[in-house]
Amino acid sequence: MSKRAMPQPIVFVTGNAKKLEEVKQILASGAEELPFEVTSQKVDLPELQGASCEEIAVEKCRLAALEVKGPVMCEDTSLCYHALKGLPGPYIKWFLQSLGHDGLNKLLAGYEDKSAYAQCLFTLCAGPGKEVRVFDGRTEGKIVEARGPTDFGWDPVFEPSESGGQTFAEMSKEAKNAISHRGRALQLLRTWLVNHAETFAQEAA
Ligand SMILES: O=c1[nH]c(=O)c2ncn([C@@H]3O[C@H](COP(=O)(O)OP(=O)(O)OP(=O)(O)O)[C@@H](O)[C@H]3O)c2[nH]1
Ligand SMILES: [Mg+2]
Repeated sequence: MSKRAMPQPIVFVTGNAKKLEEVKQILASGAEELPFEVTSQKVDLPELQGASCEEIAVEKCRLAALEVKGPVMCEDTSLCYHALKGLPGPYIKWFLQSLGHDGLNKLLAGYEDKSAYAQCLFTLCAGPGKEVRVFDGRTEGKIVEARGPTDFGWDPVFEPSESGGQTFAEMSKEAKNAISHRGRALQLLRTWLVNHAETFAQEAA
C-alpha cells in the first residue's frame, strides 16, 4: 500500500528506547502495512499522577501533539497486580526503579494470588487540540522470580499465561510481540488507521 500524503509523518513520542525498538519490529511485521509514515522523537513527557491509566495516557498524548505540533502517537504501559487491585499499574516505572525485580516479587509476599496483567494503551492524535483515540492491549500472567535477560524493565518477572512457562524476558522478540500488551494495542491502532486513513489525514491537514 502506498503511504498517504500528509504534511507530516506520525511521530511516536517516547523517552524509552526499548519501547521504540519493539514498536519498530511490530510495525515492520504483520499483514497490514500502516498507511502513514512513522518517525520517532525522544521526549520524556510529564505524566499525571493520581489519575486512571486512560486519563494519564490521553493527557500525555495531548501534550505530545502540542510539543510536536502535528500527528503523534504515544503509549503508556502498566503492570497491574490483581491482589493489589491493579497497583502498581501506571506507577510501575517508579516501583521498578526503587524496588528492583526482587521488590516487585516481595510486594506479593502476603498474597496467594500472584496473577497480574500487562496493559498497553496506545494513543493517537492528529494534532494540537484534536481528538485523542485510545487502543487497549492486555496480556494476563503472573509475577515470578526474575528469569532471563534484564535489558527491558520488568520482563524477567512477568510470565504470561500463554507462554508455556517462559517469562517475557526468556521469549524471543517475535514470540513476545505476538502475545504482548504492546503487540495487541499496536495491532488495534494499525487496523484503525488502515480503516480510517482518510479521516485521520483530514484531521491532520
Ligand atoms: O519489562 C517490560 N516489558 C515491557 O514490555 C514494558 N513496557 C514498558 N515497560 C516499563 O514499564 C514502565 C512503563 O512506564 P511508561 O509507560 O511511562 O514508560 P516510559 O516512561 O519508560 O516511556 P514513555 O512514557 O516516555 O513512553 C517503564 O519502566 C518501562 O520501562 C516495560 N517493561
Ligand atoms: Mg513515561
